[in-house]
Amino acid sequence: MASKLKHGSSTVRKITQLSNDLDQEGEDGSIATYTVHIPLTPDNQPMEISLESHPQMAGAKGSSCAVPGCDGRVMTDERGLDVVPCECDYKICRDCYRDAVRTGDGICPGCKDPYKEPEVQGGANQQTLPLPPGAGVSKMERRLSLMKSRSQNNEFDHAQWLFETKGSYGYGNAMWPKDSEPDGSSVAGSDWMGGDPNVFSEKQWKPLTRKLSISAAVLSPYRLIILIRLVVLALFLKWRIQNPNENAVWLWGMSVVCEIWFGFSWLLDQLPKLFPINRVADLDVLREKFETSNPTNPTGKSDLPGIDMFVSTADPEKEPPLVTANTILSILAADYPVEKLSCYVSDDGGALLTFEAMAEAASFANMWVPFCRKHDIEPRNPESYFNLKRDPFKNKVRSDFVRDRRRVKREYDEFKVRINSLPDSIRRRSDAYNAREEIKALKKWRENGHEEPMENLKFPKATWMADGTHWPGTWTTSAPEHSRGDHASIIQVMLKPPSDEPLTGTASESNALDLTEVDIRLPMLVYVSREKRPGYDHNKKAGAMNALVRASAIMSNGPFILNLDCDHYIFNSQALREGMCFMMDRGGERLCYVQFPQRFEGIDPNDRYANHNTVFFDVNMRALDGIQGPVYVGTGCLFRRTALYGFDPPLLKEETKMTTALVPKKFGNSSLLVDSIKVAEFQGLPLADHSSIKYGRPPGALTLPRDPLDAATVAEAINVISCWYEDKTEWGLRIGWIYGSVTEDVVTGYRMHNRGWKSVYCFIVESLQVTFLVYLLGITLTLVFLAALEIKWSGIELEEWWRNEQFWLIGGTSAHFAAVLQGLLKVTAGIEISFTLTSKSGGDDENDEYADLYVIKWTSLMIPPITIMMVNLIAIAVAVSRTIYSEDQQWSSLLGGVFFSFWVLAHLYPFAKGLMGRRGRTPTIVFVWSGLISITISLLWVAIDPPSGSSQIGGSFQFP
Ligand SMILES: O=c1ccn([C@@H]2O[C@H](COP(=O)(O)OP(=O)(O)O[C@H]3O[C@H](CO)[C@@H](O)[C@H](O)[C@H]3O)[C@@H](O)[C@H]2O)c(=O)[nH]1
Ligand SMILES: [Mn+2]
Repeated sequence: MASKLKHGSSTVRKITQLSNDLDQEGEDGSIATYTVHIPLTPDNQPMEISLESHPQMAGAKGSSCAVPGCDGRVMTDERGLDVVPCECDYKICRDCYRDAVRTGDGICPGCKDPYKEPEVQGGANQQTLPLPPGAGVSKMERRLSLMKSRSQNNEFDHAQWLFETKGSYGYGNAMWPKDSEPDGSSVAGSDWMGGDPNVFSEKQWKPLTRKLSISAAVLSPYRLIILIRLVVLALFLKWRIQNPNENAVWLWGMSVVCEIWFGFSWLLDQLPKLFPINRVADLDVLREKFETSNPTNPTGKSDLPGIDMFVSTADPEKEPPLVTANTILSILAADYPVEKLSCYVSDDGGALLTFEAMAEAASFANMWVPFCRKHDIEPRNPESYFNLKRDPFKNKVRSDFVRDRRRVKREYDEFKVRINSLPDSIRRRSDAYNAREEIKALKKWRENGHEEPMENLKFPKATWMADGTHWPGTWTTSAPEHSRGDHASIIQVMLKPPSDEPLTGTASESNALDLTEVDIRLPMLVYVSREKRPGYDHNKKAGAMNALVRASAIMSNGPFILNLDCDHYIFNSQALREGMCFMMDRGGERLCYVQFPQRFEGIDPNDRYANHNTVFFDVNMRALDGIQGPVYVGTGCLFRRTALYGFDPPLLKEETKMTTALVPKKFGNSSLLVDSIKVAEFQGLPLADHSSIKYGRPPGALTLPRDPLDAATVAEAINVISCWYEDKTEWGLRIGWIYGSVTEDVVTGYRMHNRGWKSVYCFIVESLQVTFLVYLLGITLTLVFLAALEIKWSGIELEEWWRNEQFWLIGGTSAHFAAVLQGLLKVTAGIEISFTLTSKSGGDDENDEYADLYVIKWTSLMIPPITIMMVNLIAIAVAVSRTIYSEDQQWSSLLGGVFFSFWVLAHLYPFAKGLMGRRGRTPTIVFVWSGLISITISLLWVAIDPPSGSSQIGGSFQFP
């Protein structure tokens, strides 16, 4: 969406900033005692990424602390090896060690001798730490699954695959039991309702959502004023056209064109605003209907449908893994039945760095998620939570909150250090392995009787995983089959599917939080990197999303899908439930998606560049909601799976039936995928708890546990993310995210609307605040009325409104204009527009958090607004001097012209200020260039219109 500026980079900016702060708080010793940095040497075989023990993780359990009364885990290095800080071999956990160093004057609780200086950073030190024989050394079973494309290797060898991965995917819930799987007829029909048809019909039907209409007292005058403005605009245009300026016809022609353009774009902007609407979701009713025991669901087990969460990331350089990890954590901690939630990360970079960062996130989630559940933490993105400016202890009642928070904060800081050290540790590990390989090969060479050095043999600079195998994805130094555009499919289940029943923690877990009353299960977490090969178009984000749609259909088949860019996170843990209220409400079966609003962090508080986009998200989107529904903005959107599959809404069922015969051809050759479609459709229907509901499913149908996730299922998921899978199918054409557009989001949503689906904007009304304003601007009184009314029904602030108007003009003359040109180019001449990934990593400017937002990047898009500014400035100067020297001094007409020029300039003010730079880093080019233009225009002006009569061009760019 063109209207979303910069939010990505800014969010991250904040995070980078804070991780720098960390370095300064070392005095409390928390950083000094990290034990994760011990470098790897060829002799010390690395084992695995250190993972905390959790029933859903296959991490090796470490030995426990010998301090009486403590059963924490012994400190480990990054390979999972125990680290024992004293020569007496006394096993101690990190916390007790820290206590001993800090409060026990550095005396070992075992031998009572002082500890030696802990040089955990040094490589040599490793040898002096006695390692208990065999402790934690067992290789973690590797659950990495990879497969080469069929197009490369003729047939997929299942046994080979299982061998390679030693694949055990444990227990799980990929497929729903056959008996809850209706056949085609029962989905559309209602035979299952026959069993118990009237159980609910007696009851008063309770809606899950309500519409709050905006009072007619506000809306009617608003509409009236739009009408008046429209009439005035028409009259003005008529006058403009009928009164050409004979002296400067080209200028007159230009202003006619511009005014018509602005008038038209204003009209387009107003039309959807005629029917604004607010909605509220009732979470209590949702709980009552789906999670309270009743005759059809005696245990009260959650009857909500599953949700598959997608996160896309493409480049760990531009999109720091810490940001992605935070997004993942906010998803894992969301308030939704754990066994119904699955999280898929798409890594288009195929980077080991992202992979290991996700493993770290999975590990940290063991503590973070139960902590959030225990203390009702909001937001559930740790970086944002720990940076909240408000009092963290407000409304917290549990006595152990302070202790728990401190503990989790420390753990999070360590987590950040681990994430930040990953690039380095991967590099050192790989160097060591590569050196070892080289030595081995040389040795062999010599043994084979060669004396001369082997010059012809080249060693690939491989990237190595922690368990001593080649990383199947992209290598740091790219090699054939290991580069960004050429690597195998990878699927890794980082967190196995959780058990069906709640699992509470213990008081004495190593992570020290008392979790006796807390469900410690975590949603399934899957790392996915789709196969890439030269010669295949990967279709960027849309392609990545479609790969996830297929893989998730096979692995968990959630009837709903929520996608997030890696730099967006769930701000309100109840959001998924709110979205579900809309989907499960009466008529919800016709909704293709629920779009959530975006809030932006890390943009400067004055919002000089209108980055908050409040007007777009809070006004336009809500207004569209009153028509067919808001547009899909690319992220933060809860989809119905079948709408993504290109089906029509249920009311147009006949057509759908007709087309299902062709399904395999459209969806590709995976029969598991094709079979999953019907299941997803059925499970996505609202509850038929009232006889008036035509398309619904019986209550209690989704309370059964799911089948385990087995190796064959995962193998099939790998099959469907290969790059040839979409050949001769309708993926990207009619199915899934649509290909071929830079703004795949708008197209994807629009296609659904076209089929008759509706969408909903999930806007939380409590956050609305109505502002009254006193705002006078002379002759543009109608405009003010209009603005006031708009502000009133939307609840935004005057300031935001004004920013939006400013950026409407700036955007209209630069980006929007260029977009129209580019679109025309593509349609008429077939010239493609390139897509560049927005960088999300911040600059290194420590003094100014927002500095990188104001670094001026020269683009040709700046030419039109600069021209307009210069023209208006010059026009004012010229007009004033002419009026002074002319015979018929038309002061009133001058005033009008100057006023309009100022009005335009006021709109361009933030742009001009941006050009100036914040610290005088003014690009000289702007000035040289604009100087030249000014001179040319002045000369032209005098040539065309010699001094006599009045002049007025300011109005040319006025906004209607
Ligand atoms: O080959 C690619 C390219 C991008 N992405 C991901 O797509 C997302 C969006 O890319 P970004 O560079 O951040 O684009 P923006 O301009 O910031 O994104 C806005 O505009 C896009 C296109 O309209 C929408 O898809 C996004 O949701 C919306 O936030 C990010 O998560 C990327 O990791 C991929 O997965 N694969
Ligand atoms: Mn983005």
